[in-house]
Amino acid sequence: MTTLRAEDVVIDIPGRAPGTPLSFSVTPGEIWGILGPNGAGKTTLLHTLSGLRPPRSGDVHLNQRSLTKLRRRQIAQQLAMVFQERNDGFPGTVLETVMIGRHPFLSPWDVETVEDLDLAQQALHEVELAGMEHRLVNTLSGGERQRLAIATALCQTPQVLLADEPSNHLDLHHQVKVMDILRQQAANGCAIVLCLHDLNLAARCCDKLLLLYPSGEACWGDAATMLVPNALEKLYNTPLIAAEVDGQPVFLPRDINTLTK
Ligand SMILES: Nc1ncnc2c1ncn2[C@@H]1O[C@H](COP(=O)(O)OP(=O)(O)OP(=O)(O)O)[C@@H](O)[C@H]1O
Repeated sequence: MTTLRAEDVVIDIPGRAPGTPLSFSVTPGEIWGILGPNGAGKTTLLHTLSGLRPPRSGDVHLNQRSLTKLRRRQIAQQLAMVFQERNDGFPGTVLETVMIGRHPFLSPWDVETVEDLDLAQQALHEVELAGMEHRLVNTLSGGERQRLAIATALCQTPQVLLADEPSNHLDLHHQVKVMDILRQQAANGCAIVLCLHDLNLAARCCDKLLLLYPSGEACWGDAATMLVPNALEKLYNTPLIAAEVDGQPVFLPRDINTLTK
């Protein structure tokens, strides 16, 4: 079981004041959501938490060890990342791509074992891509490509899973499916951090939320205490309608209603 800990982290966005230093722990079984408008720094924060980008100041720890003291391979044996953008310049097949999740566990000249293949097929099955193993990645639809990225992260059997807008390109069925998969991962002890634009998914899926403002200010805490309409309206600079459906908070932008009248 691995805990991801940010200690006084200031993300490095050129030209921006430091804002609020971020100190929090994502413990096994927790799902954190990062909310904020375009350009607030959500992706930069996620990349900083994964060690792909150094913080301006502060430190990130996996359990008790600073990411700066770990080799990339050691990090990848514990932490998986689903990127917002992906580069398929030299596209492989679906199976070759999902198998990338096993690379941190293989030596350079090792070939994948039957167990690796089983993990890959299980991950493809979970995201409903079974049967597409031999398709070239550049023939997939946007939603299929997104599900393959999630399957690749699952195939990595991560203790910590970071995902940048995991519901991107997904239809409603697959949004629910992916959120169920993430909840199941959390139930199995994974520590999860998601960047999300969908407040309603955040309300249903996340235990903790971090609100990141373009100024660099931030606040975080239990999801129920962070989903306050006033705070969210300030965050997105947009008036909201808040309601409760089936005991869950639901948010809609108020301006859409104004336009239809
Ligand atoms: N290398 C860079 N040089 C200058 N500015 C950068 C650089 N990288 C990122 N930025 C800026 O940092 C800010 C934060 O970017 P980031 O991608 O983290 O935002 P985000 O909250 O994920 O946005 P979105 O919701 O649009 O995905 C943006 O204004 C971006 O233009």
